[in-house]
Amino acid sequence: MPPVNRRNHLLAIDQGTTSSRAIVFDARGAIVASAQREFDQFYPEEAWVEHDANRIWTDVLAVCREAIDRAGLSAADLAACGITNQRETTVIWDRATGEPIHRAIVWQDRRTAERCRALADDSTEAWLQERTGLLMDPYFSATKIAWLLDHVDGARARAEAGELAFGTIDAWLLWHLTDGAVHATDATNASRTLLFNIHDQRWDDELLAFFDVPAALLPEVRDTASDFGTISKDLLGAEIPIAAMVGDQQAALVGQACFAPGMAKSTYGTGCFLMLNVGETAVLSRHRLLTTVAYRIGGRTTYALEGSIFVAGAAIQWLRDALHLFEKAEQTQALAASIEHTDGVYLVPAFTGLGAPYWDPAARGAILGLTRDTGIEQIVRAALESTCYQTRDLVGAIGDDAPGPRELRVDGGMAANDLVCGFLADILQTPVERPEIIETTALGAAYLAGLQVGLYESLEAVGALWRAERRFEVTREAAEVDALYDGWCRAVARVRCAD
Ligand SMILES: Nc1ncnc2c1ncn2[C@@H]1O[C@H](COP(=O)(O)OP(=O)(O)O)[C@@H](O)[C@H]1O
Ligand SMILES: O=P(O)(O)OC[C@H](O)CO
Repeated sequence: MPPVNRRNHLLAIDQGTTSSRAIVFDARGAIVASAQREFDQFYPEEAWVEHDANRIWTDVLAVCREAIDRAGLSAADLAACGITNQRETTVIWDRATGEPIHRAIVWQDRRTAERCRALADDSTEAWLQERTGLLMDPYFSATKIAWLLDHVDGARARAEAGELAFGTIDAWLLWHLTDGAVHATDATNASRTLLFNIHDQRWDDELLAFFDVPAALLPEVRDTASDFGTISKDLLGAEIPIAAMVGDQQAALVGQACFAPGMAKSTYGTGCFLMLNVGETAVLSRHRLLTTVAYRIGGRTTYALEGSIFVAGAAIQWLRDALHLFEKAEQTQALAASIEHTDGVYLVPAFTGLGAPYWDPAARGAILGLTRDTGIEQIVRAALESTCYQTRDLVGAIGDDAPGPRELRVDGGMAANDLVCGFLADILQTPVERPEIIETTALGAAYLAGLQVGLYESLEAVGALWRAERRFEVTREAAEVDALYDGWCRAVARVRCAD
């Protein structure tokens, strides 16, 4: 056997909403070792969500050390590091001390909903969509930044004087990993702020003025795969080049090797994020889906359309934790497979309203079509199927904006469920592929870092590494699944509040 080239390993930092992880990959994209830490969520008021940015930083450092240790490697063996992160979450810190001025405001936080309503009208929404690809919504960073500047004593004056720095989590980690030497972000993360013009790829002065955000706060925006500096020697024992930063859903698109227009991935965790590569021209949605930067490499930008479902795996958690129908999420597959169909039962998991393409925040969930024969199996199956029906809603909306996918690559915890993947293929009338490496987010960050330092020649070379663990073919006729989907549409109509 040829000797293992120790210098060919890659470190991926995957900083998510509930946990921070580090994974060491070999050059073929196989996992060598990993480490993970969960951290506290803070809910200071109804619909507010905060994170302790310092805790995120110390956890990230700890999991990097653990993962490298478990891999039996030292930092000197790592060719590069890639960072992927929960997007939109907003941190502002003091440039002199590196201390945050407040806890991070998380992407889920709705405290600026009123502010967004006050700023929004039809022409503003159209203007924002045209420049940023996004919608006026508290989800994105701009109104979170303004909130911090207006609610932390003296922050606005200090920001204008250049004393403070803003970053999404990627930039916050980069600052600390480089000992305060680099204040930068990448184009995917910048494209989630509402301050970034996705066409000319720069911070937009008119957007900054509109949201009242001083330019002095902002990081430099670099390519997704580029030189972001090096991890300071003091931290891990040797310098490691930081060669990629990328938002987590975009990282999954890369980890799933969706590099050609028309390729799509869907990540099924608590919620679901579907992303379609649309190529090098931004496509604006007619269904209020998001247009976002998929990646920027060598100065060339690839765009994506993105749609999200608020509740996917969360419906399974609800059946488990609130209704106590089973103990483990994995049991749902056997329960659902023990019957052929739900007998007309539909579960619409609109616990927090309906997202794309309905956009009905006041809608609430329902289980419809109950009879005396309905049991746990029908309800569980209906919950699993609801994720597939919602995906068809999204694919239908996306298909109206751009050519839809010929197959769908899936990942995330719920994609482990064969029944979900099979039903999804039938409902979409499109084959569904599940990859061998399910950690697509971290893998995408590692691939981009490897590309930047020359471990891979091109995206095509990365694409050649992608392998399906299983492909789910379409097994039912369109007419049969259309009838099922019609039933779903009627169920959704019953719970909707908005027209
Ligand atoms: N075999 C399964 N069948 C159905 N749902 C599952 C299965 N395994 C996990 N889940 C669901 O997937 C979610 C966890 O996926 P994960 O990707 O870890 O989510 P997140 O990153 O959002 O925390 C949970 O909501 C869980 O209920
Ligand atoms: O951390 P996750 O996986 O829940 O992803 C969060 C998204 O990036 C929010 O836009």
